Amino acid sequence: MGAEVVVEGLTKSFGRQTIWRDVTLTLPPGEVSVLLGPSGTGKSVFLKSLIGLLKPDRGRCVVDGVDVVTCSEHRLYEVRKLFGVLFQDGALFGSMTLFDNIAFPLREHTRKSETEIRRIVHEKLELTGLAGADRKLPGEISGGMRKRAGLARALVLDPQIVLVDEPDSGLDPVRTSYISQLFLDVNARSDATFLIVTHNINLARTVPDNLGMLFRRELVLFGPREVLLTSEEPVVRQFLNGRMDGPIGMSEEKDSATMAAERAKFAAGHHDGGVEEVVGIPPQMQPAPGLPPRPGEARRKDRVLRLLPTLPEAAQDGILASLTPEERRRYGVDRVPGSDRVDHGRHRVEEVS
Ligand SMILES: Nc1ncnc2c1ncn2[C@@H]1O[C@H](COP(=O)(O)OP(=O)(O)OP(=O)(O)O)[C@@H](O)[C@H]1O
Repeated sequence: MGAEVVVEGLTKSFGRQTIWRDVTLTLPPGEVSVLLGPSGTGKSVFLKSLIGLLKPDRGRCVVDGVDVVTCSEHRLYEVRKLFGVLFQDGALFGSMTLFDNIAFPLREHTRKSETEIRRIVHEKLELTGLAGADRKLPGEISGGMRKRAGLARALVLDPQIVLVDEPDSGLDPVRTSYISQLFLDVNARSDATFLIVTHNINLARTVPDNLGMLFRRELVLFGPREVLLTSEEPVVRQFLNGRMDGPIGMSEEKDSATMAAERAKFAAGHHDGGVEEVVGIPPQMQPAPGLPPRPGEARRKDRVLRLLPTLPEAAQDGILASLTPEERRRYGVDRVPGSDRVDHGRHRVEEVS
């Protein structure tokens, strides 16, 4: 099972610029989480803080029992081996073939023989659909292939935690779906904990178990996907719908006067950029046929059902609607008052699927 990451009261500034403060969240082991947020809200800084590449000013970030904020360099070096990181551009060495790029962490961090290294690299090339491309240089392949090569390299040490920074940047929507599928397939096979940072709404709605959002230097929300997807928070609605109408402006946020002036413009008929209202909870993507079910998904179901009474009503509806009749019996939710809400939720899920 992947490692748990517990973040408590994490705060990061550069000089006098606070990037985010008091961020508290837990990445449940083996589950897939997505962090959304407008450009510049510090999502990449957050990822770098989790692996100790940046030092937060305050708070804790406990990975497999070790606080990476305060631990020694030696401990940090060991903890980093638990992570596989897919950076935005794949971060491949331009002068090395894909084979050598993917072999790099094995040669750097293990004492494996070249025969063993060759076996592992070819396995990861196969997994990411790059079989036969091992002799190519990064400059000779497409952006999508570079991403997959970056993922192959991120997976080569069989990480317990996989961090992914904007997997969709530079990719068309179809390739973005393929790489999303790959994340879920890898998660099903490895049970690693995933955190994906993205702006891609399609990915955010269909891939993760948990969803969070950074805005105005704070974590607006983090929890089961159903909470954010049914949230009425203006910033969440605006972001999911890609509209200019709302608190997010050109340079992250607007003051109330600007917001009021813009609201009048949109009310008078000016196009706000949104096309249609994005509502409801679409079904979650599943591992490819033939792969085992995701253990993280099963654990999440137990976890979320325990949390159910503490969640907003709309999120409860969505969760209940996703259960089969057998699961409803098993979790005893037939006895939850307001069973009419269950039917309502089911109707909505079907509506958007
Ligand atoms: N090493 C650094 N030194 C100083 N400021 C930095 C450093 N790294 C990031 N920043 C600042 O932190 C802020 C957040 O940057 P970050 O790249 O994390 O945002 P992001 O949410 O990932 O944005 P995007 O979605 O556009 O990639 C920016 O204002 C950036 O200039």
